[in-house]
Amino acid sequence: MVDMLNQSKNLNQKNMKAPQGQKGPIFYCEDVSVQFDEILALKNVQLTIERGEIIFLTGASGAGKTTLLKVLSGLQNPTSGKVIRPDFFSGKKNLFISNVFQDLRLMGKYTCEENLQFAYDSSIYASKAEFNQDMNELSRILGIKDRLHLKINDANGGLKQKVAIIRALLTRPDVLIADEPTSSLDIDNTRRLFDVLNLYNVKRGLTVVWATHNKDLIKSFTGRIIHLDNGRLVYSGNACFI
Ligand SMILES: Nc1ncnc2c1ncn2[C@@H]1O[C@H](COP(=O)(O)OP(=O)(O)OP(=O)(O)O)[C@@H](O)[C@H]1O
Repeated sequence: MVDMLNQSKNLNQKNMKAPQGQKGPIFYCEDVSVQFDEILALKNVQLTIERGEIIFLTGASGAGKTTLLKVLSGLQNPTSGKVIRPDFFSGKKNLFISNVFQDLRLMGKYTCEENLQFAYDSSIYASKAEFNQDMNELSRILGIKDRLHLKINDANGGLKQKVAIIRALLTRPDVLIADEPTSSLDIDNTRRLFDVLNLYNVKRGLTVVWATHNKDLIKSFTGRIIHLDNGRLVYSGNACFI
């Protein structure tokens, strides 16, 4: 995993591809609107996301980022329009989406390691040893191995965010949907985390949709940015044009 991480750091996002045989759209949003009482949180959003893409979702506070992430995850129904996830209907394999929302949904009375262990699924891993290897490797790469014994209630915001992301990756999802997952991390830690997501993108074809306000991260990103303004999707394209 470490060698792959080093390789992935040097990869240009434009050249990243999902593994062969795993291409094609993973989400279509057709004219999606979401209304909360008098607030129109999303307005006629048209969007296609391809399998294996890494996308940053940007926009001011209240622009509709969380609402769009929830719509993609199936946690929020559109008021009008529809979201199509072709893999749900392929009959071959269900699409597995893992979410990291701002509240992180960790269990405070349990340690960081215990929270990670809850991600173990014997139908995904050949053995518990293989799961533990992944858990230890991710914890080491993200610099939290010596703090795994801490209770979540005693952990700082950065540690909690790392645990939440590692837990999401340990479920080996097809798609990671993350809402401001690095708001408590400095730029070095944020880049390290981004390197790990690149690794999973290259290694497992992970699709990532990541809402962020982090301008430093966006500056060095050459993949696709989706920008929302007041519920409207106003830009979808290369970061350098925004
Ligand atoms: N459950 C809800 N009930 C009522 N209004 C809501 C609800 N969820 C979101 N909104 C409103 O919809 C709009 C978009 O909210 P959303 O949380 O999607 O924005 P955001 O871009 O994620 O903001 P932030 O960056 O602050 O998290 C806001 O005006 C918000 O107040």
